Amino acid sequence: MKDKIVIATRESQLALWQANNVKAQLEALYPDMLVELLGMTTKGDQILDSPLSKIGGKGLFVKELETALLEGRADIAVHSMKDVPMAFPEGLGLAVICEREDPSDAFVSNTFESLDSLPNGAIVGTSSLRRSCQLKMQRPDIIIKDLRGNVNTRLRKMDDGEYDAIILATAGLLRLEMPERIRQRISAETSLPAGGQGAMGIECRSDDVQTIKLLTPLQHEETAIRVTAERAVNERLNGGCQAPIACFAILTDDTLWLRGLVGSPDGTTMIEGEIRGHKDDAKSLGVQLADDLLSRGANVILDALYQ
Ligand SMILES: NCc1[nH]cc(CCC(=O)O)c1CC(=O)O
Repeated sequence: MKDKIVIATRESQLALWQANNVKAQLEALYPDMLVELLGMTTKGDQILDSPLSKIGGKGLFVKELETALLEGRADIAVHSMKDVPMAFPEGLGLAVICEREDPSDAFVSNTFESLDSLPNGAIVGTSSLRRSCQLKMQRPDIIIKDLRGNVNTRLRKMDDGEYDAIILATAGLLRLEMPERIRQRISAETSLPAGGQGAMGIECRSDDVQTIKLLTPLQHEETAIRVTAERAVNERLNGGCQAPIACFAILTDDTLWLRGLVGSPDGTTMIEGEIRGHKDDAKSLGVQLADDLLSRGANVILDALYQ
């Protein structure tokens, strides 16, 4: 058995929390194994000039974390499933999906209790098209103002008075131990979450059977089924958390209930759909729902965005 696992991680507070959470789970499972973090301040994508990454003679764009995995400087990387693209670089893959935290969006404000109590023309911060199109659908009077940066940066900008309220993922605020920031957990009916929101996934080298085996107990079957269906929607729609796409699955016994929507960024059009089926068909349910949305007009909205 391996005697050490190195976790490559970005150095934002949320990324570090997630890496440390996986570290603690592995240490509890394998008391004799060393688990280390390898922190890196990612400066975006880079071209990896290694034989491993050569596809058709071209260098492959990979994240710095993935370069560390491919070069063997690290064994695993922990991700928010919401941010994980469908395709992985050659040689890497998703090993497990861990138990989901609350997937909802959170209403955060220093002044107001809830979305409903926002006054006319209130300024709400989010850079997510998914969040803004759903908010605008309910409250066309609200002014959406772009808000970027990690969770702490976004909170600081609100505290500085630039926004009446902001929308963040509940899971992130809970992980950063700031539950008091959550004024309202917004229902899925009001703001359908992004595919994978609230779940963590672990990436490693596809041929690293030892590590994959060690990670297996961290897999949470219910979460994995739900997130598989959600990701199939995103894959079919060719979008992720950057697009005005929401998809959210709930599993009851063996039945998966998958809801999805595509909204126009201006909040005037929303194509919504849902599907129910057996959990073993998670992926095909996601594809079917996406096709249904596309056939009813999502294609027009997305084509305008992707062009
Ligand atoms: N896109 C940023 C991001 N990626 C994952 C989370 C939160 C945690 C999660 O969804 O697992 C966040 C912050 C946010 O949306 O407020």
